Amino acid sequence: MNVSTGLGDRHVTVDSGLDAARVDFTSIPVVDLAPIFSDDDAAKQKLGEELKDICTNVGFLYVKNHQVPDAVIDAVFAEAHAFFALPDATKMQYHIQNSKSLRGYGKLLDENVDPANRGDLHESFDIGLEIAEDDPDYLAGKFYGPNQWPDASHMPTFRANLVRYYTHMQTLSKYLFRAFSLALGMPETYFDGIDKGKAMGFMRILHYPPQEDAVDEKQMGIGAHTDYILKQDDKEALQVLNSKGQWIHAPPIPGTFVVNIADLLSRWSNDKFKSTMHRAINRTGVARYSIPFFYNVHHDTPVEVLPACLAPGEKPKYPPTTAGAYLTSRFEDTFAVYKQQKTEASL
Ligand SMILES: O=C(O)CCC(=O)C(=O)O
Ligand SMILES: [Fe+2]
Repeated sequence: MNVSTGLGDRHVTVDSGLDAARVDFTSIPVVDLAPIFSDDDAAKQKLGEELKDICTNVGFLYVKNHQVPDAVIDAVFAEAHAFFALPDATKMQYHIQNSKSLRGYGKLLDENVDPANRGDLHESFDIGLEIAEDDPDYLAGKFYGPNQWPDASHMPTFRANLVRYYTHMQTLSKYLFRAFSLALGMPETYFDGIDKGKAMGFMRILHYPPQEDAVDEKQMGIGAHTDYILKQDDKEALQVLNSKGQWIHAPPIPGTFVVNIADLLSRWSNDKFKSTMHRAINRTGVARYSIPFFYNVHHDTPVEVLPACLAPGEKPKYPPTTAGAYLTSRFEDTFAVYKQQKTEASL
């Protein structure tokens, strides 16, 4: 099949419909992040080498010893259960249609990450950095904005719990980027401060209703795409495409996050680091929840291939872009609501 991503069309061979190969899932490696939080330079270098190997060959990993307390994660899952159980009319008060930067509630099928599909079978609620209505970057149409928050009368702790998780993810991302810098042969702090305190990153809570009988290849929890740091609940649904074109299960492993290299690192590294295709299909018979976090940098950050990633004489595969231009093009492809808003704004 042909799969479109922000990196262009790719042809992938997928043999058996929606099934993922039952290969040993340890083929998606688990990495111990402890060294990057320590002062042990030798252990950090070793971690960088391990990551280099994984990023080059797999592009997908689990991380453990990430320093995010279980209580922070559990609180967000509890909020997700409560929020998605609200009446549809209440959730629709916070619909992404009300936001210029996709903050808020997305109902089933609002999103379609794989253009070959017919809409994704999940509900979502998205937040980003809290940016004021009169912020010049927001007024200039950059991917910033105020969040929409459910009324405290029905969701009293939602905001505080999501913001706390978001803050932990920003910190974890900073340390992950330190490890990725070492893996790319750059100084450890190369990416420090790249978001200039105004990161476009966002987090979501997702609810996948069970998808059993009427499962077809054009409709699933989330279609094939690339992008993060993901916390799954205990229900298996995530699948990852390996280099042989086989879908491999990525089951939940307690105490870990799933990390995908994502497209910007792939571009920075001239594709030496792989942004790996994945999808989710909930066939467990019960609801599944997950919490993706998409680290991002400042809207205006230039994104061009890092010199350290080019061999002598090697040409960059991608023209320079900015993080903002890249992100908004991805969202226009994925969210009909966003594309419509952008089209109306340019008329
Ligand atoms: O819920 C999952 O397991 C995958 C979510 C995902 O890939 C995404 O939100 O980009
Ligand atoms: Fe994803």
